[in-house]
Amino acid sequence: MTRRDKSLESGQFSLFDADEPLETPDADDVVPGDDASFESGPGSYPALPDGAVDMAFIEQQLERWVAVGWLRPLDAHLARFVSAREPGGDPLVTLSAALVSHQLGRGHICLDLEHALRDPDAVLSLPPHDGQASGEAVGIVTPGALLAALGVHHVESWSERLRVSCVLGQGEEDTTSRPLVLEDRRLYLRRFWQHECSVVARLQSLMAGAGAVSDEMLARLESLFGDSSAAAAPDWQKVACAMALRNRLTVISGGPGTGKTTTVTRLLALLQESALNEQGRALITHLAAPTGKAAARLSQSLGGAVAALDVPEAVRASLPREATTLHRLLGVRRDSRHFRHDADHPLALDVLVVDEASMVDLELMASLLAALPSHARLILLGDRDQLASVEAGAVLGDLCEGAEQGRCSDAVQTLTERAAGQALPVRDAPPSVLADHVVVLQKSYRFHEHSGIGALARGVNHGSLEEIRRCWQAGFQDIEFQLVREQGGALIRQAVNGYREALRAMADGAAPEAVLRLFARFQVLCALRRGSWGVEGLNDAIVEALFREKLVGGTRGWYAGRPVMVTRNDPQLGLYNGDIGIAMVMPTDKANRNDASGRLRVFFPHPSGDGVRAVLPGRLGGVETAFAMTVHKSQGSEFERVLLVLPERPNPIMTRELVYTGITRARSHCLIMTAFAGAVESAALRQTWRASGVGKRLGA
Ligand SMILES: Nc1ncnc2c1ncn2[C@@H]1O[C@H](COP(=O)(O)OP(=O)(O)OP(=O)(O)O)[C@@H](O)[C@H]1O
Repeated sequence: MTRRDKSLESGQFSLFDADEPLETPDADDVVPGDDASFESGPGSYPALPDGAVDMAFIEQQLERWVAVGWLRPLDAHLARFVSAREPGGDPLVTLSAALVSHQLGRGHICLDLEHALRDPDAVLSLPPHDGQASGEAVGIVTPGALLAALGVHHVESWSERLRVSCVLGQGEEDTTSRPLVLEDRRLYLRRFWQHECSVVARLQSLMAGAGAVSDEMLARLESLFGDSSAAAAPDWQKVACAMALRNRLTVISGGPGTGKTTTVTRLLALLQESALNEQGRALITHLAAPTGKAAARLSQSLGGAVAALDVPEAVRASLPREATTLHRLLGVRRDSRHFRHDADHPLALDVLVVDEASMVDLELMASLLAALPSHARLILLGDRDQLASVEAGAVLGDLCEGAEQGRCSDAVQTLTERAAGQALPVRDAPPSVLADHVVVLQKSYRFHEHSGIGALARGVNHGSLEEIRRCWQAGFQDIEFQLVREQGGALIRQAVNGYREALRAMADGAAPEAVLRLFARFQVLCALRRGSWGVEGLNDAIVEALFREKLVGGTRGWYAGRPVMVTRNDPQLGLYNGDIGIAMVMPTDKANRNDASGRLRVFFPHPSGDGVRAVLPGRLGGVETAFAMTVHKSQGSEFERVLLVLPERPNPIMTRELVYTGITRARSHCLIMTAFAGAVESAALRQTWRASGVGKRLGA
C-alpha cells in the first residue's frame, strides 16, 4: 500500500491537507500531462441504457478500472472516501471524485468538466483499441458510457448535480472543509484548489508593484547589451532586462542557449549597481533550481557570464556565484511536507532567480511564493516548450500561455521601446497583465542556423511534419535517426560505446572528478520507464554488455562503475532529487581493488561544481541505476551526446514536449533510435495540455 493509501485508510486524506513528508515525485509511475488518448479510441466497449447505473455499479467499475490499470488504486480509495461522507449520494459525485484524483497523477490541477465531456475516454489511461474488447476488459464500461448512462450530456447538468452535493464547496469564498471544490466548471481536490488560489493571489500581488526605470538605468542597460536600434529584430534580452528592472515578477522563457543566464546576470549587475549607488548596500540575491543538477549547471554558466561582464569590481563582487536547489533554499523538514521557510518565516532575500522553472509544480510554487518576502523581486527562467513538472501543475506554462498574443500595457510598451531603441511588434489583441511580465527569448546562440538539433527541435515544437522531413533530408551531422528492429544489438552497442571512455578512465585510475566529467558527456535517454525499450530493460541490457566487456565490476547491487541518480531528497547527506553519482573504489583503496565491494564509495559532484563528495553506498536511500534515464528525469541536465530511445510502437506518452526536451538535452550530437519509423512525427503532432485555472484567473 502506498503512503497516500495509508493516509486514506486512517481518514486523513492527504490530498486535502494532511501534514505528510515530502517525497520526490517519480516521473515514471505516472504519465504526466498525457492527455492524448490513443487515436483509435475504445469504441467497442459496451454502452449502457440511461438510468442503469447506481452507486454499487460505479464502485464496481472503479474496481475494474483499477484492475486493468486504467485508474490508480488511490483514485478509487478517494472516490470511496468521498461517497462515504454522503450516504445515499449521487453516484456521479463518486465518479467525478475518482476522475479528478486521477487527473492529478497526469499532471492536471483539476478536472476540466468541459474538456472531459468533449472526450470523456481521454480522462483515463485507456489502452489502444484493437477492434474488440479484450478478455480483461469484459464487463468494463468507459467513462464516456458511464457519464451518458448517468444522464450527463451537458457540462451545465454535470455542474448542477455536483453543486447540490454536500461534499462539494463552491470556489471563491469557500471556507468549508468539503473535500471537493467546483469553480467555473473546474473540479478540484480541496488542497490543490487552495494551492491554486494562493499561487494566483501571490502572483497578483507581485504583478501589482511596478517601479520606475530611470534614463540612467537605461543608459547602463545600453552599455551592457550594446546599441540594437538598427538591428533587424528587437533585442529581446534587452527588452527582458528592462521589464525586469520595472517589475517585481518577470518570467523569461527561452529555448536552450537563448541567453537566459546571460540576461539575468546582466540584470542582477544593474540591480546591484543601482542598490550600491542609491542605498549603499548590495541586494541579497539568491539563485535556485528545482534539481541539484540544474543548480550546478546554473552555477557553472553563471560563473562564465559574471566573468564576461564589464562592470565595476564592487558590482561583480556583489553577484551570486552559486545556485542552490529550491528544497535547500526553502529548508526541507524531515517527515513533513512543509518547509522551514514559509509565510511566517520568510526567506531573507531581496531578489530570487529560479531557473528551470518549468519543472516547478503547483505545490512547490505555492511554498516558494509563500516564503518570498513581500518586497522581493522574483525572476523565473525556463523553457515553456519543455516537459512540465512531474507533479500536478505547470505554472510557468500557465504564465507563458498567450504571452505572444497578449499586448503589453502602454507603459510597458513605451519602456521596452525606449530600451530596445525600436518599435516592438504590436499585436491586435486586448492588453493582458501577464504580457507585461513575460518575455520569450527568440534567438538561440547555441544552435546556429546550420544545427540539426536546433532545426529538429523547432520542427517538433511547431508540430510541422514538413520541417521534420526537411531535417532528415538535410544531412545534418549533429542529428541522426536510426530505425532498428530490436532493442538489443546496435542500440546496446551505441550505449556501450558511449560509456566506454568514462569507464576505461575509471579502470585506469583516473580521479573521481575526471570520471564524473567524462560520464556526463554521454547519456541514454528513454521515453518509457518499463519494458525492454524503457529505462528498466535498457539499464539491464547495458550493464550486462558492459560487464561482458569488463567495463563494470558487476551487474547487480553495488559495483564499480554503477551510475546512480538520487530519487529522494536527503538533506542530511546534502543530496537531492536528480543528483547523479558513480560508484567507484576509493582512490586510497586502489591496491585492494578486488578486495571487497565494501570499499566502494559513490562519488557525487560537489554542488558548487568544484570537487567531489564520497558517500557510502549503504547510506543512500532512494537511488536508481542511471545508464539509461527517462527524459523526464533528464530535465535540467545537458550532455555532449545523447542517445534518445523512443518506443517501438505508438504510445500516448510520446508528446511534442517529450521529444523536444530529449533532443535538446544534447549539445553536440543526438542519435534517435527506435523501431517505429514515425516516432518523431507522431509525437510532434501530440501536444500536452494541462487543466489548470491559473492562467484564466490571471487573465491569460
Ligand atoms: N547576446 C548575446 N550575444 C552573444 N552571445 C550570447 C548572447 N547571449 C548569450 N550568448 C552566449 O550564448 C551561450 C548561451 O547563453 P546562456 O547560457 O546565457 O543561455 P541559456 O538560455 O541560459 O542557456 P541554457 O539553455 O543552457 O540554460 C553562452 O555561451 C553565451 O555567452
